[in-house]
Amino acid sequence: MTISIWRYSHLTLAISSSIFILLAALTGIVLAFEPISNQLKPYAVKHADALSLSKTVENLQAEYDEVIHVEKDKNNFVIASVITKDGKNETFYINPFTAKKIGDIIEKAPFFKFVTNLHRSLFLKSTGRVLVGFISFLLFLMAVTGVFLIIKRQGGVKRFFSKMIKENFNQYYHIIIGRYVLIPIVIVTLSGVYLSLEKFSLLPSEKKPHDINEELLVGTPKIKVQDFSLFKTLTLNDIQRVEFPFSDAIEDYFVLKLNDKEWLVNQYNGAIISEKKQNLVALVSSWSMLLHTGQGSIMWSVILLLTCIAILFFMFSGFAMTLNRRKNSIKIKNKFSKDAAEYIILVGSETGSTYGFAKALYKALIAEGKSVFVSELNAYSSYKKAEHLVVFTSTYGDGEPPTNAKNFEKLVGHVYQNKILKYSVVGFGSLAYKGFCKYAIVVDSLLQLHQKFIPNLSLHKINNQSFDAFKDWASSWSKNKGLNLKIEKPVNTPQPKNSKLFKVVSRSMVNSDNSFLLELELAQKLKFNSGDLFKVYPKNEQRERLYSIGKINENIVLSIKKHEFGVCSGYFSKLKKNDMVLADIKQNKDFNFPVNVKEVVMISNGTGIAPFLGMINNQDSNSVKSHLFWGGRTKDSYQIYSELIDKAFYSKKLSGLYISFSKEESQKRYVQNSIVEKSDLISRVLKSDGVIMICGSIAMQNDVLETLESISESKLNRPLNLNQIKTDCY
Ligand SMILES: Cc1cc2nc3c(=O)[nH]c(=O)nc-3n(C[C@H](O)[C@H](O)[C@H](O)COP(=O)(O)O)c2cc1C
Repeated sequence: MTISIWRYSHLTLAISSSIFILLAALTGIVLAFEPISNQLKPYAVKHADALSLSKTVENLQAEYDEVIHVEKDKNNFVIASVITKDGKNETFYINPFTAKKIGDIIEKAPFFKFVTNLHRSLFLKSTGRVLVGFISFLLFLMAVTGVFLIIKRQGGVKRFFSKMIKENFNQYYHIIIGRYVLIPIVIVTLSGVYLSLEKFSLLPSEKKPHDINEELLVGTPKIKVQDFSLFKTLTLNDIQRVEFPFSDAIEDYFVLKLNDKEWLVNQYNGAIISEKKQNLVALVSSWSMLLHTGQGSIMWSVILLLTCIAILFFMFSGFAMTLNRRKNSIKIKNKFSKDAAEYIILVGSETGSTYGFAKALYKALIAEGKSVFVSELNAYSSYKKAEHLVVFTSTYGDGEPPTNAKNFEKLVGHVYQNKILKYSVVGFGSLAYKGFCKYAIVVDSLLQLHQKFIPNLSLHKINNQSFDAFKDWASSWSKNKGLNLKIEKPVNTPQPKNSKLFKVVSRSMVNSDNSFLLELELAQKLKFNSGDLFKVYPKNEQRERLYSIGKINENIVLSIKKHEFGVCSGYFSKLKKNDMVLADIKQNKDFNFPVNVKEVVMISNGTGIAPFLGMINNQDSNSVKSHLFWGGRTKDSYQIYSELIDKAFYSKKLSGLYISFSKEESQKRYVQNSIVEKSDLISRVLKSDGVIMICGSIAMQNDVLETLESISESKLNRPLNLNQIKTDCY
């Protein structure tokens, strides 16, 4: 069964019951405070549960003229109904050790009465109760469908609680919190349904009368009540309520309500004259009441309170995810039919973001006067005039297709194409998953085997919807087609609200690689770490530029490559000492220096070294062993970094430095060549739960990951554990 069936059921249930669930959760939050505030009242007497019934009765009989009943309320406070020495009939809380009154019975506050009515029946009496019971059941079904969604998403029951990858705040916490409040939600909903069914007498009731053993209704031997052996063995913990006999007649007896049964007890000798076990329905209903309301337990009331708050969060995050998905997946209105278009773009997308990229390509091609048709992979068909096919697809699970692509494999084998098409496949995925872009690899190989398709470009993989990586592909693809496409970023990024001023401390010369170092000072106090991102909005542009930060002596160090037409890099390359820059810092916790590890390997090429320049100069030299791999073009490329690296090396903050030059006559090697040479070091770090950080170009990242994978396979006999890899590549 696909993930979307569970998602649609989950969503349909949520939409159909949202208003009622909102009301139930809000009123539930208020009602959770009632048992909490009751429990905090000073009527609980320490160790009262351990007091014997005989002692309690003795104390009561000494204090009052007559005792009518004693009981424990839902908060476990002891209540006595008595005739006092001055002849008044009163009911109040007592201290069972002295039998003295300690307070008046708590009356339900009118506000709580109002909210309880709203929660139970929405002021609609019986109709409302049926409705609330039904909604409770829907919420239970939502919890069940949610469980299946998590299982599907996590890739199996066994991985239900395993670590999740944080791709999006709402999605991440919807699942994380969902896993924790699942059990309370199931309890609250099922108990709610049960209480509703009970109210409508829909449950079997078994009201059996007592079967009194007449032979035991005798007045001898006459024993004092406090000496009844039964009363001596029972404590207040065992008792819910004791009704005292009305008169001295032998037919009047004590009625003892225990937690699971009721006893009638001879008032003269303490013999049990009848026993009635509590039936299952009554037992379940008393538990349902306790579990649904939280009465008697502050801890459970707090859990119920948190559960109601979590339900509100689920509503918010669930709808936010749905809106986002819908926004992303707004289908493209094709100007051309499938048989009239020269370019066909087929999309495989689960949550819609890949459509954004398809739209960008569609718009750029239309602007160039091309005929284009966009559709989903499931709608693969024959295309009369098509010359070019582009497939954009995401991956889910272990190489599984997104929902709208699951029929493609079958269709591609059956549908006849009358012309040969040149194709290119772009995979959208995340390096955080084991099978990076695995479904795109499947599609690419299906097309390779097909007689009617010839490849244009090799498969291109894009991590975390990187627009820059997409632009790289689009530029190679359009060059290949002889086009000059202007690709716009799918979603506009808003202008920054919280821009801050940064002062230029120094800027290095631009080296032969067109790279330079920029050091900035903060004009105001701001907490940040190496690996966080420096966020700049170039003038007249909506799209932000992000640079990885190195933090050295509280200053920001950026390593920037000047591009020929780069607005931002051009601006930075002209900055002088004391110039001011307007920008912001974006936290990037996933790429901060790891804590609680013994060894860290940092791998970078080109300007990707910036965060590592900060990390090697900041971290405590004794606690973590750091090794730096860096790849550049020539020796000259290295000069701008050498001072900061030497400083770290000589102060023993850096344990190993491995540099490779790809364009130097004496050694033409890439960073991955040095990694292979140091495979013992890499395998040791992997084995000892160390962390490998990668920063630089996507191409370098892909090659490095392949190298690390083969080291892990050959030296440790296991696949590379991606939880040990942190990346920040562009
Ligand atoms: C539950 C889940 C599973 C994923 N599994 C993979 C995977 O196995 N391999 C991969 O490369 N990406 C995986 N991804 C990442 C998505 O493919 C990636 O975020 C993609 O850009 C989403 O595109 P879409 O919004 O068009 O579906 C997964 C994402 C999620 C939420």
